[in-house]
Amino acid sequence: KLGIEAKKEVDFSAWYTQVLLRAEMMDYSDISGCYILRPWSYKIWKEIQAFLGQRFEAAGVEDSYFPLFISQGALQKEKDHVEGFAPEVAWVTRSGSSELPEPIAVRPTSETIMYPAYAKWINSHRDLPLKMNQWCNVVRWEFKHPQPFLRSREFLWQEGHTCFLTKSEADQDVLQALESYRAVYEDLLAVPMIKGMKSEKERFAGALYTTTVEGFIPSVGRGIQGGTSHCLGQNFSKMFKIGVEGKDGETEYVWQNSWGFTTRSIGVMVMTHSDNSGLVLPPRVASIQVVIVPVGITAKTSAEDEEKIQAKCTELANALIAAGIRAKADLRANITPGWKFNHWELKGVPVRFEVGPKELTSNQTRACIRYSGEKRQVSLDNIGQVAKALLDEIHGGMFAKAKTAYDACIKIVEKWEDVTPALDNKCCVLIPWCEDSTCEDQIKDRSAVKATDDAAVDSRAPAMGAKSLCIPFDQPAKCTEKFCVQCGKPAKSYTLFGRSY
Ligand SMILES: O=C1CCCN[C@@H]1CCCn1cnc2ccccc2c1=O
Repeated sequence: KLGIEAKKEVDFSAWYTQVLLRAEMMDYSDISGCYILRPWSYKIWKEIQAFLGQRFEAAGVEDSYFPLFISQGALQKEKDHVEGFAPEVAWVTRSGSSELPEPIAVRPTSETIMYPAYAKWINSHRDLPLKMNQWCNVVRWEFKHPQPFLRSREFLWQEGHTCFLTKSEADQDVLQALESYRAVYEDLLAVPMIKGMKSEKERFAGALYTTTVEGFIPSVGRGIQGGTSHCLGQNFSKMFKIGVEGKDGETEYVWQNSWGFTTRSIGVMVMTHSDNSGLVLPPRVASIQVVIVPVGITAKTSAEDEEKIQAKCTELANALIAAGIRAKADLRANITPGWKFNHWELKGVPVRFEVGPKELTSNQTRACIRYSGEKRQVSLDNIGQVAKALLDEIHGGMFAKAKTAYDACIKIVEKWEDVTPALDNKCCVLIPWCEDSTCEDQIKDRSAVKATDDAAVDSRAPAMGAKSLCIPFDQPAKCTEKFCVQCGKPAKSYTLFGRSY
């Protein structure tokens, strides 16, 4: 397992898979689009689960587990939202050599499994609010080019499904879930996100409205959806008869939300922070936060000094572990410090401490910071607190670096002729927009013109058209006197458009 040969700025997709494979984040299985999550990435998912799980608990959301399988009848119940997705549904048709009486679907999402049970459990307003979540896998047999974490046929996620008596409670819950998703990205993964509303065309068909956190990958100039939180209105509760007795005997259908966050987030983190030396892990999700490497041991070093250096490394590791830091001393023999440096840089460990003969007396260590390459002399006094502060500083620095890059890619555009040049320059555009679906279709078509010298897009193929990414909650300015950049009708909002995953 060498370093990374592909260059992020030259062959992004080759670079991406090399980083994942050589940092031991994932491996292939014999099913196309299905990947093995190795411990180095599964640890990240566990940190995300702990972070979100703590917030769900605080919000009174209860974890549960529903079956993997859906009957044909149950799935067809909500046919109008499923029909667009039907080609992605995987079906079990036999067990052993005998055909099943009727095919059974593997869950692509769990509304049609959960909501018949909700209808049974919810009868009076005292049964509300009902807030449940499940951590599970789902299967969607996509035909688009699969990519580890970003688009796989099976992925892990959490799906929250909540029920309320009133719309205003549901509206608050939608935003509470969305804020948790923003927090995972920004406070755990150091990845900047923009919160907003999805357009009519991009919204989930079964929803009243869809809110989203949208990321952006400057290296390829494409947006990526980071997580969604839908207000379902009473669409599903009317379909599944989930209601409570009104005061004069009529049924009051509940107001529902559903919100989901997936292992795609790990792919977004890798694309955002990693570089040509390999993975770069945000400190808060790194399996190993500090690695300690003995250095300066040569043929001239006495056996006694070598032992002292190794003992110092172990002592340092233990002091860090005692302070709650995930630290490891790499004392493997017959491996040079240089090889260890490359290995832990490839694995993305945020901090390396070097301990050599000098450190035996200097009471210092040389800290090497992975994301920036900075080297810094650090006193060993109170090293636990010092290291914690350093890890927080690294998180802040990684976030700031990614935020600056994202902001630099957002171009406020008021004239159509500036749209495609911005897209071809690997940017997204924030444009005064009428919010009409027909206009969105035209923007997609008109912006799918030949890429100029955009290395990220195959020059033979036409460039991907721009989709609406979101209508940001934080608007750059008032839009009332503005006109839609594409069709000239009065603009309703500044909307983010871009090529996307
Ligand atoms: O996003 C979320 C968040 C988590 C709960 N589900 C909602 C909506 C899922 C939309 N969806 C997405 N792919 C599908 C694929 C096959 C069948 C149905 C569907 C489907 O309903």
